[in-house]
Amino acid sequence: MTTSAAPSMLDTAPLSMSRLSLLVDLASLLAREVDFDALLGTACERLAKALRADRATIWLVDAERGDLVTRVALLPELPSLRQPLERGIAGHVATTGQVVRVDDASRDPRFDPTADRATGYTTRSMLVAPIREDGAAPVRGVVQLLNRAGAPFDEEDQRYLVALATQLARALSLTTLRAAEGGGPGVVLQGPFNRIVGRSERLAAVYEKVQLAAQTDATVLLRGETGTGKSLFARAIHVNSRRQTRPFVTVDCTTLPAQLVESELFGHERGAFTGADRRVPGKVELAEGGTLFLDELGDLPLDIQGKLLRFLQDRSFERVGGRQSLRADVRVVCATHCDLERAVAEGRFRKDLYYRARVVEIDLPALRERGPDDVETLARHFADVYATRYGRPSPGFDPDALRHLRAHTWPGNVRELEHWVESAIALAPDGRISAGHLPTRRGEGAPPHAAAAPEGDARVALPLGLTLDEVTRRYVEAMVRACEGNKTEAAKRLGVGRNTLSRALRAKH
Ligand SMILES: Nc1ncnc2c1ncn2[C@@H]1O[C@H](COP(=O)(O)OP(=O)(O)OP(=O)(O)O)[C@@H](O)[C@H]1O
Repeated sequence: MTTSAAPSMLDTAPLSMSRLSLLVDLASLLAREVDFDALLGTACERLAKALRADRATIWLVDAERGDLVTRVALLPELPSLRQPLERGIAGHVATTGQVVRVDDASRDPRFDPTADRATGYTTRSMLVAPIREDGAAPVRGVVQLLNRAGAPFDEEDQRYLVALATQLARALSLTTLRAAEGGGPGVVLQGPFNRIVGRSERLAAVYEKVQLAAQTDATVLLRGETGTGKSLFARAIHVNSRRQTRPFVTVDCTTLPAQLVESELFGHERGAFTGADRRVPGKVELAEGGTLFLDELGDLPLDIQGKLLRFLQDRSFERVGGRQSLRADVRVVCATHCDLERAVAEGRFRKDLYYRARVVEIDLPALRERGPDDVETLARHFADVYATRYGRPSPGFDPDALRHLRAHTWPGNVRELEHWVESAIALAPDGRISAGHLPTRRGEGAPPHAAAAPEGDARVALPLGLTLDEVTRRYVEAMVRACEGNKTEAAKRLGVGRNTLSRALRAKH
């Protein structure tokens, strides 16, 4: 939370001077690329002073969790606050994008007294503005002023705050971009991209496309090997778009049996098939106003491809067993790991759907193409994440561990790296990761923690003469058995996603 108390003495300088100096200050702070928290802190402090408010607070939208969170805790009473997006006047401003000016909060039904109760503070007048670059841009957060000295906030205060909130929104976008490029101070709490790590050139090109695509409703096709972050970027597109406060709904085309895909996507009417005892809405309906993420598009059965094409063309569809043509306002993002051109050439994928899906095409680089520096940055990032999660001290890597990480070729990409680091953190109580905590390369013996692995000493006997698909299938089956049928665990131990695992299990005999 960035909350600031105004100076106790009434500001004697003309209001317009301090207002002007605040804008100038903000501009120069931005130019100097200061720490984002410092920027918000200063903005709050000066804002409170310029508008004679007793308090100023900045809330940011955490689109992934669907709530509002305060940025830096300067308020002495509370460390930080998080609240549902729809609660209170701040929530109202965040969801509607409208400025709210209130003379007496206790008489406004939208006012939520929870924070006042917790702090013993009494809110009277309020002025709350959305942080957004313009009327069409997504709301990034809200800036809230409380208890103006002398009289409630007026029209001029409101105009001024709106102008300032626009500047803050620009600062937020800029800082986000810098953080995404790895050049910034690692900022933007829950903001777009703050969970995406990597500063290689290959990734910078991806960030740029994601940013641009997010500003439109164009259908996006994300391509990349397993574990390269397709789901992560799909979500990044959603949380950076104007649809960010609406649902993000995923349909996994691989894990669904073919006969269920259609009803999963478009829903079904009562009596559509045996067991359909009630009408069930499909994922397109559930995603209304938001984004539908179609994972592993290449696995969509051919007979459903035509229906998806129609939906992409005019957003219309029918429920299974229904005759009524329905519509949904949904943005579609697709992902695939497979070679769609080949699938088209082999008649497994409709050419027209292929062109419809790839209006914007984003290729995610394999981790080995991103270079060892990105590997190291990601490793440090995951080490911090898992050290916090497992209550380990501040983590670090020995030089031999780093060498090992930097030299590996990462067939399972970022997911594989994440699992390696998670496991190393679990095995290193002092947070110090050495090469001994990492899996050894194939042929160099078992990883140090293999003894604790569920499969113990299990072996798979594979006769020569099998196809590679068959070898993979048998190996994966053995791992699933060793994990007592737990496919998520098996996928994790194999360093692949569940999708890849399901595909391997379905490989032809
Ligand atoms: N650049 C990144 N920064 C931080 N984490 C990342 C990055 N890329 C991927 N990850 C993490 O790696 C894991 C795998 O990513 P994700 O599930 O998005 O991959 P995917 O390409 O969709 O995989 P699959 O095709 O197997 O479904 C996730 O935990 C994700 O958060």
